[in-house]
Amino acid sequence: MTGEAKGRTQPLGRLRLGVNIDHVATIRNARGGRHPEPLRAAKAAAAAGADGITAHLREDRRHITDADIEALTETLRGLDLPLNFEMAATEEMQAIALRHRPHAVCIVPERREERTTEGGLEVAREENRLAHFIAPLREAGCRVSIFIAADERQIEAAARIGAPVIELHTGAYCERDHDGDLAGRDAELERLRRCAAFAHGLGLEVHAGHGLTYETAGPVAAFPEVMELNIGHFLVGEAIFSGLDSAIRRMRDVMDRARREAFGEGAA
Ligand SMILES: CC(=O)[C@@H](O)[C@H](O)COP(=O)(O)O
Ligand SMILES: NCC(=O)COP(=O)(O)O
Repeated sequence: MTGEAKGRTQPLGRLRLGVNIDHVATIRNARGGRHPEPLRAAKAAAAAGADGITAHLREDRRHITDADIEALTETLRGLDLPLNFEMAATEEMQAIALRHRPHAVCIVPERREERTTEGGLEVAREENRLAHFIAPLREAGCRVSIFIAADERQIEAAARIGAPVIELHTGAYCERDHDGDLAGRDAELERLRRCAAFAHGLGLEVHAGHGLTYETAGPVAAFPEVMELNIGHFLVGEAIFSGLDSAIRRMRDVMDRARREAFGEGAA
């Protein structure tokens, strides 16, 4: 489907790649040592062309730790590389974010028993609390995004609480691709496409992420409204075989090729 078919002839701008380094920390923590170091991965990602670094400080610190956030905050500013700090909507995380004042914060749901981020934030269920929660983060100059499922009701709620950005959870789309459920995959992709356009129509900046691979990132990159993809687990896995630099550069090429095919040579 070309940009014309979506009602837009051109994408909104250059599509950014945020590299999530959570699972570099997963490998490090497996032995309780200091190798591999997430900060080193962030620097390598920057050298490979990443537009930003994403790190999720979970309440249980299963991967990224407070010390990682400390080191990333200090170093990335010097590299002029934005840090997208993913966090749950808790007082503890709000205090940490206000202390570090990262370029961006992304509010994500968390359950200690989950293996990975399973769903999107239920914004519609707690609008008043979340509106008050994000206000000081925005006043501190952080770009606030809300990690939500592709659901118009959640998108409208995110706009109502004053979030300027949403990040669409691409996990359901990616899982169906992984499972070979191509009809289900295509239905989830259409849902994502519809929600990206809907969110843009409400004035929200649109990001997407979770589970994206070389195969699944391209169709999402072709959505004209999407401005940023956050990708981590797959890139860290691929780095085992081809190296982190190569994996990031290949993902960047996948994204740029998808944009060129959708919108013409000048679109990447
Ligand atoms: C919010 C999101 O989709 C990712 O940042 C994800 O949280 C990666 O970390 P986990 O694999 O621990 O969920
Ligand atoms: N918010 C999504 C993200 O940061 C990366 O998710 P994943 O690629 O590690 O699944």
